[in-house]
Amino acid sequence: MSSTQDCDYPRILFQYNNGFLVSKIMFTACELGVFDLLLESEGSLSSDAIAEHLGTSVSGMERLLDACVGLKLLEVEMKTFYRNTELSNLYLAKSSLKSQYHRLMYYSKTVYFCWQYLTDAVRDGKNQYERAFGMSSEDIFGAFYRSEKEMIQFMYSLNAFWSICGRDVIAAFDLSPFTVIYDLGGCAGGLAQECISLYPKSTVTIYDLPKVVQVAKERFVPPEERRITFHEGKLGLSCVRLCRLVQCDWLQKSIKTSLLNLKG
Ligand SMILES: C[S@@+](CC[C@H](N)C(=O)[O-])C[C@H]1O[C@@H](n2cnc3c(N)ncnc32)[C@H](O)[C@@H]1O
Repeated sequence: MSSTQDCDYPRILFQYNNGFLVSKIMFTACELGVFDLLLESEGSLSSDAIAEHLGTSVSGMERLLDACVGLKLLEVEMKTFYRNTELSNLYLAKSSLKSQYHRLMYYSKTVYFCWQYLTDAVRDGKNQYERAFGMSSEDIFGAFYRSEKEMIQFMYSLNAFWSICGRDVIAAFDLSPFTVIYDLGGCAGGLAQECISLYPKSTVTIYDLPKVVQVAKERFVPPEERRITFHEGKLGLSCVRLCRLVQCDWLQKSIKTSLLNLKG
């Protein structure tokens, strides 16, 4: 139940109301390269210098930087010189090993865009890829992979996530008795990498769509890493359902029905 204090001053409603502004400020600073520039400069820079380097207006950049200071993504000295916080150096600059840059860009370009259609999604009871991207709502990965650039971004974004959480997920189960592991829908191999790191005697075969496998080999898994191999193909719909590759987007009822159909 809400307290009288909440009703007199609805702080929580103001926070929810402005929540998307916070996300968009962070996405914009990432997209313009603010955190990368400040990491490279190894110190602080004035807003004028940042605007000049990044080719933006001075007034727009100054406002963006001050908003980032308010969000504790940057620090400011003498109201003029800006520098990254430890958090930004570690997670928002592109070159950091734990960088979440690609994940944030995926959220900014795809997820943020789709959520504009949440009202329609609730009305229709289905995803809105058709409205958002002109792609069939049945073909979720067609929407994610609508261009090679978007596909690569999606792959980087998954790996960014696993660079933080992968170890805990893999360690949550004792996989030591299994030395030959098959990762269905293994994508860029973020989990496979964590798996061979925790279980050095294991080998992992990543199964995924041919174009995903091709990019994973070219960009994500070094050829000298012999413990990770690939198998390209396209699973039929019933297999995809069984493997829960895409069921995160499905209704619970459809999942149960598809499993029962497969069982029967
Ligand atoms: C939600 S992503 C998960 C990726 C990976 N397991 C991870 O967590 O990093 C689902 C993966 O399934 C793959 N996929 C989707 N449909 C497929 C199909 N019909 N056959 C094979 N792979 C498919 C996608 O390319 C994508 O890599």
